[in-house]
Amino acid sequence: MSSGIDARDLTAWQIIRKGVALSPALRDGIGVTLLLAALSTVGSSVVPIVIQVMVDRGFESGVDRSEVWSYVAGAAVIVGLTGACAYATKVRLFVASERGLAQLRIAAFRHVHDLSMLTQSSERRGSLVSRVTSDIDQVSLFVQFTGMMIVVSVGQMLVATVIMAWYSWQLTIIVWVCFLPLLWSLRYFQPRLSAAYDHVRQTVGEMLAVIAEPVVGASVVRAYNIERRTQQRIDGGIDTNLRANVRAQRLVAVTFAAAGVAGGLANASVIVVGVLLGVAGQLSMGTVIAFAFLVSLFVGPVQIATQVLTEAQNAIASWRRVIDLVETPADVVDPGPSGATLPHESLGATFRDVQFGYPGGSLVLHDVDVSLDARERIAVVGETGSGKTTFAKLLTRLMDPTSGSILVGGHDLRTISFDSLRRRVVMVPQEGFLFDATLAANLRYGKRDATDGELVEAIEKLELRGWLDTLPDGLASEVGERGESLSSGERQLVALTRAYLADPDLLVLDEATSAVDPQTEMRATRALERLLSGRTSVTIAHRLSTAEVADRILVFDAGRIVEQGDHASLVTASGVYTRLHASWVAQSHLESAARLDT
Ligand SMILES: Nc1ncnc2c1ncn2[C@@H]1O[C@H](COP(=O)(O)OP(=O)(O)OP(=O)(O)O)[C@@H](O)[C@H]1O
Repeated sequence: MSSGIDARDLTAWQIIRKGVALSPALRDGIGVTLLLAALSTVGSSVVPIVIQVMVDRGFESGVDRSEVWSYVAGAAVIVGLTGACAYATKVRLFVASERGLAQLRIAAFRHVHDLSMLTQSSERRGSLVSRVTSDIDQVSLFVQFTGMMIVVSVGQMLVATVIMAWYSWQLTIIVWVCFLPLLWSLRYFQPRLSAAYDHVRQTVGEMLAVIAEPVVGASVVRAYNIERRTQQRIDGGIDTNLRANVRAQRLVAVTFAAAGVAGGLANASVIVVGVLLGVAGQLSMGTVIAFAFLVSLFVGPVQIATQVLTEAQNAIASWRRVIDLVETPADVVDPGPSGATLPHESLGATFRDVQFGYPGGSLVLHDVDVSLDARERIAVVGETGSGKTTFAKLLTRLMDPTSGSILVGGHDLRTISFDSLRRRVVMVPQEGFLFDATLAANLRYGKRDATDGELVEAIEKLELRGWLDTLPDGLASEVGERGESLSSGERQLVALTRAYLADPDLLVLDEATSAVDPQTEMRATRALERLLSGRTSVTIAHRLSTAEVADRILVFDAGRIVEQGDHASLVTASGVYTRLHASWVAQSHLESAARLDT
């Protein structure tokens, strides 16, 4: 991520340690789990030992049926206990990993919300989503399966080695000699696999981003007939991911095949040398047969370990990306409960020498030095790109100034707890986001515990009862995904009612620009009037009428406040506002002429 601590520089081991520290539940009862895993590993070597003992006793002193049965019964009990240990290991691992990864998911999701608008827009959202979903799933697979397979496999290899060495050190050396080139070659393959899987995880994030974008912007894609171009981008994303996967899997296949070759070689060598040693009287027949089983007890885990070791690279790449996300410092930090709280009274605000630049860009706000009085109605105007929205985002602390400070109610914004700030200072965006739920549920985003009675009362206070009565199911009307069952004007009415329910003391509004029918326009104007009454308000004004009724107008030009005053004084000052006003007037004449024509 752009501003994160670079987790890319950490080794796999450091990533695992950091990952476990972020999910402490992973460690819960790990001692017992490892003990159970060790018991099941040791238990699995009992069968070759029983075979060796029974074969040798049979050849030495004939078959004693009752002894055979007691061995078989003993082996069956041990195999049963081994199975029970393996089951308990799996369940304990599953529970601990689910708990641990739930902690990681919560930390990652919370952190995505803590990251300021800046980080979120510089990092595409699809990619963020992939970190908290598919990347964590990969880690989950590793913790539940791959990681334990590696531990169990290495354990089995060691147990098999000890038993083999106990039977015959010569054959044990032969087995290891067959595998040493493979283990040595892993030093060559591991860094390449790690890089290949890092690339795979990155392409998954990019693929999700290009797929998610046109889904969210489906209407634009259709309206501008850019389906084919969009499809090409999606195909490109999928293709890049496919190629990255194929490349990584080729490397996996090489290591897997090499382990198979080494296994075959070890088996053949053990049989040949074992028979020669047996003929020379140095090994019993039972030992040679038991060795054949022990070699497979050794080869199986080696093959599994080399394969899961490569899968582990995929998981480590994912873990690295999640850690990178969680450790990205939030640049807009909530001072938390120890922060200042704002009183429930009309609030003033002061900008002191504020400058602001987006990351990597030059300053877009310069020397903003202005005080807004309590209960004052401010209109912010200016050409497009002059810095109005940036000013509003700073006032609501969606971002912090690059230099200078902003005070609300006498407190520096950075010292006010988010909980208090979000209650007392509310921003109403141009297009309020509506969730796919009922009108009532959407309004309750303004006041969580509001009763239906309170919702209706708020609607009536804003003189919107007439509108509510036109909806088929009143408060229970479904608004559709993103509110698409409502007109854009109606969505504005919902946004205004929501803000009224929140009952803030400082309201920052980005006035809607979309044209709505005259009746909804009238309703919105009346509702806005009620909403603003008695509160401090800052409105990014796109309409002449809004600027005309404001107590004060701030005129922005190229990131500076170049004029301020009321409409009457500014309109005759022959400055930026006079020009803006003239173009507004011309535009509204054109609009009324067009309306008359239709
Ligand atoms: N997320 C961003 N990253 C980089 N630059 C940005 C970003 N948002 C805005 N800008 C730049 O900052 C400057 C001020 O933008 P801002 O959105 O504040 O203007 P505005 O007056 O609100 O414009 P409009 O009326 O079109 O909304 C512009 O030059 C714009 O290109």
